[in-house]
Amino acid sequence: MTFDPQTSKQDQAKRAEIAAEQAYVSMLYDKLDAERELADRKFTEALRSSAEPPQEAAERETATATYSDRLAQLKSVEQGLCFGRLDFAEDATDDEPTIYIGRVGLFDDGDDYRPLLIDWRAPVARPFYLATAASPEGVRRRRHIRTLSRRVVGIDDEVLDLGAGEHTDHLGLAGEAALLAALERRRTGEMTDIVSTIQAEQDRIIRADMNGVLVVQGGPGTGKTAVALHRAAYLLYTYRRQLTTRGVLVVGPNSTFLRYIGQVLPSLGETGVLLATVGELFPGLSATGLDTPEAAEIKGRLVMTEVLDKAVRDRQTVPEDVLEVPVEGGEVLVLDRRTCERAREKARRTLQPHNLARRVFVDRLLDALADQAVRKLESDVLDELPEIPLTEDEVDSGPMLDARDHATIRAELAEDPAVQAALQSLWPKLTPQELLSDLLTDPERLGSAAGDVLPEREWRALLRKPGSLWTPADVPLLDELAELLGEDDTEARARRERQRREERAYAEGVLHVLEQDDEIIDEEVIRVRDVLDAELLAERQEASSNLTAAQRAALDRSWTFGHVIVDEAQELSEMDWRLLMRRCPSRSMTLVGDVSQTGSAAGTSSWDRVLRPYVADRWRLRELTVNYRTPAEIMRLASAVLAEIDPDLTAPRSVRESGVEPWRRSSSPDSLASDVRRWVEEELTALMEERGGGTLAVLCPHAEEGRLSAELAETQARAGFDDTGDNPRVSVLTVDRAKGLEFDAVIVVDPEGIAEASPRGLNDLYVALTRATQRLGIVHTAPPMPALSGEQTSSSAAG
Ligand SMILES: Nc1ncnc2c1ncn2[C@@H]1O[C@H](COP(=O)(O)OP(=O)(O)OP(=O)(O)O)[C@@H](O)[C@H]1O
Repeated sequence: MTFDPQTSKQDQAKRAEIAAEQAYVSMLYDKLDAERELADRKFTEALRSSAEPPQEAAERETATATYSDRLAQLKSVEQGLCFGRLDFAEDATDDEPTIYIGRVGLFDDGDDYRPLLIDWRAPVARPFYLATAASPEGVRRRRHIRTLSRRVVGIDDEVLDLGAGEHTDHLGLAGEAALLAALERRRTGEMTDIVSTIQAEQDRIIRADMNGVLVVQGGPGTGKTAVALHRAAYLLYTYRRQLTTRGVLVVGPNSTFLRYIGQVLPSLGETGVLLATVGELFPGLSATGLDTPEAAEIKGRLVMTEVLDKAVRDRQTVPEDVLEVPVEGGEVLVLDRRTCERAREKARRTLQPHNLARRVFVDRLLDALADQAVRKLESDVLDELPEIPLTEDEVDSGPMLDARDHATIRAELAEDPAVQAALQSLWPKLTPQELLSDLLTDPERLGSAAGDVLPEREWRALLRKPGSLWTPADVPLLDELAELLGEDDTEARARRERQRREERAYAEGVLHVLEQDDEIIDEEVIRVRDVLDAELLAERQEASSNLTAAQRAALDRSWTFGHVIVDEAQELSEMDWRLLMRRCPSRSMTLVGDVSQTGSAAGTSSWDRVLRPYVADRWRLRELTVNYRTPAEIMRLASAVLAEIDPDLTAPRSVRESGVEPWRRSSSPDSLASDVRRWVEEELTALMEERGGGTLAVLCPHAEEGRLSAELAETQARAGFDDTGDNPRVSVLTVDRAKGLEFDAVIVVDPEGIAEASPRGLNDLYVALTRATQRLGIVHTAPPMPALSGEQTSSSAAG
C-alpha cells in the first residue's frame, strides 16, 4: 500500500472537523438534558401545586399540559438532534454567519437567547433544503452531520459557489451523499423521517400555504407519504395556535399502513395528530368486516346518498286506512291516513333531519289524538247526563273541558305505551346503525330505496345476513345517515344543562369561600368576583379537560379539523370524500396520491372529478418527480407495466441504481408454494450477505395468500419473526395491504393473476413491482404478459 500524503492530510483535516462538530453537538445534548430537567421539574411542580384558588387550578392544568408536551417533545428528538450546519457567505447575513439545524430549537438563555440550534421548520433553516450552487441563497457551505446516538460519525460538505456546479447532479439533489446513505439504509418495517435530507421539490410542498386544497401527485417512491407527514409537522409548528385547538387529521388506507408511518410524527416531536382510516371515523364503531369488491364499489358511489335519503323517507309511513290505538282505560283512538299524511307533510316541510322533524310529526298526531279523546270524553259524559233543554235566556256554555284539561289529556297520551308504539311505527326514532342494518338485510326495504337508481343485480349485491360485521365502506354511509337522521338531543341537552347548573352551583360555593378569604385579608384589594364569575369558572373547568384536540376529535363524529391530510388519496370513494369534506369545512387540506396506483374499484383516476363537487377548480396541483425508493433496474420493468396502463404516463426517475437486476422464474401451480419458499430463503441469504438482514415481502393474488402464508410460516418462525409481529422479516401480503409500504426485497407471485384479478389489476401490479428498495423477483405461473416478457431481466431457469 502506498502512502499518499495528500489523502492523509485530508483525513486529518476531516478528523479535526468531526472533533470540532462533536464538541458543538455535545454542548447541544448538554443543553437538551438541561431543558429536559427544567421541563420535568416544572411539570412535577405544576402537578404537585395544590389547586386552592380555582383560577390557579385552571392555570395549573394548562401548565401541566404545556410541560408534559414539552417534555415529550424533548424526549423524542434524542436521535439525530442536530443534523445540519449552514455557513453563510460573509456579506450574506447580518446575523450569525453559521447556524446549526436540528429537530428542535435550542437557545442560550445566558446570552440573550442566542439560537444554538434552529428548528428545521423555522424560515431561517430553509436554505438548508433549497440552496443550490446555481442559487445559493447566501449559503457558502452546507454540511450534513451524521450522528449515532450522541456521537458524530461523519460529515458531508457541499460548497455552494458558482464554480461548484458539479456538486449537484442532473436531478438537482441537495446533500447527495447524505441522501444516498439514507436511501441505502436497511428497512426495519417502520417508516423513518427524512428531516435531514428533504429535497427542494419536497420542501416547497411541505411549506406551502395552509389554506385551500393542495394535491400532491407523484409516482411510487417519490416521498409523498414522507412529505405529507413532514407537512403536518411543519403546519403544527407554523400555525400552532390554530391547529392545537382544531387538530390535524392524517388519513391512511389501512391499519398496517398507519402502523408503518406511526413513528414519524413522534420522531419529529409532534404527537397531537389523529391518524385514522376512513373506516375509523365513526366513533364507537369498529369496521372489521369485509365487503366483496363489487359491494364496496357500489357503496362508494355518490348515488348512495339518494338511496339513503329514500330509505329514510320510507321509514316515515302512514297507515293504509286507519291505525287503531288502544289507549289505557279501554278506549280505542284512531289515526286515519289523512291526518297522518298532513302531519308527515308538515314535519317534512321543516327540512330538518328525520329525528328532529319527528317532534313536529308527533306534536301533530298528539294534538289529533287529544282532540279525539276530549271529544269522546265529552260525548260520554253528555250521553250519561239527562238532556235538560236550555231556557230562553240561557246560552250554550261551550265545551265542558277547558285548555288545561286538554293539555293534561295530551300529556297523558304522550306517555301512553300504545300511543308511543303507534308513533314509533309511523315515524320511528332511528340510529344510523339501525337504519343501515335494516336496509342491507331486507330485500324489500333495499329494493324500495335503491330500485329507482340501481339495477336490481347491483342492489342485490349489497344484501347481507343480519348480524354481519360493519365494513369500512359502511362508515361513510353511516356518516351520511347520521346527517340525514340527526340526533334528537333533547335529553342530552337537558343532561348537560343539569350538569352545568351543578358546576355553576359548585363554582358559586368556591367563590363564596374565596370572598370570605378576601375580606379577611384586605378589603381594598380587587375582589375575586371582580375578575372571575361563577359562569366563567364553570366554563374553565369544562374546557380544561386534559384531552388533546386529536383525542377529543376521535370521540366526536361532528368534529371539524383545522387541517386534513389524506395519503393514498386516489383510493377514496366518492362517499369517503363526502365524509372527509364534512370533517373539514374550511377545506384546508393536503391530498397526496398517485392516480396510476389506484387499486380500489371505488377509487379515482382523476383529481378533478373528485374535487370539483367541493371546490370547483380551486385546488392546486404539485408534482413530485424523483423516485427515492425503487432502484433504476426495477423501475425499468415497472415502467413497462405503467406504459400498458397508459402510454402517456411517465414513471418517476430513480435516484439510484442498486446493481442488482430483477429476476424472473416460472413455477407450476402444484409446486408454487415450495418453489416460493425456496426462493424466499435464497433471497434472505442474499439480504444477509449484502446487507446483514432486512425485510422481505411476498406479494400475491388473494387466492394464493393463505397457501403461501402457511408454507412460509416455518421460514418466518425460523427467522425469529412471525407475520403478526410489528416488524416482520418476511410478510405475505396481497397488494392492497402492501400499498404505501416498502421492503428491502420483494417477490411478486403470479403477476398475471394480479393484473387480471380486477379492472384495476394492472395498477395493482405496478404498485407491487415498486415496493422494493433493493431486490425484486417475479414468479410466473402462467405465460408472462408482454410487459414482463421483455429482455431486461436475467431470467433464471425455470424453478
Ligand atoms: N428526501 C428524502 N430523503 C431520504 N429519504 C427519502 C426522501 N424522500 C423520500 N425518501 C424515502 O423514499 C421512500 C419512499 O417514500 P414514500 O413512501 O414517502 O413515497 P411515496 O411517494 O408515498 O410512495 P408510494 O406512492 O409508492 O407509496 C421512503 O423510504 C422515504 O423515506
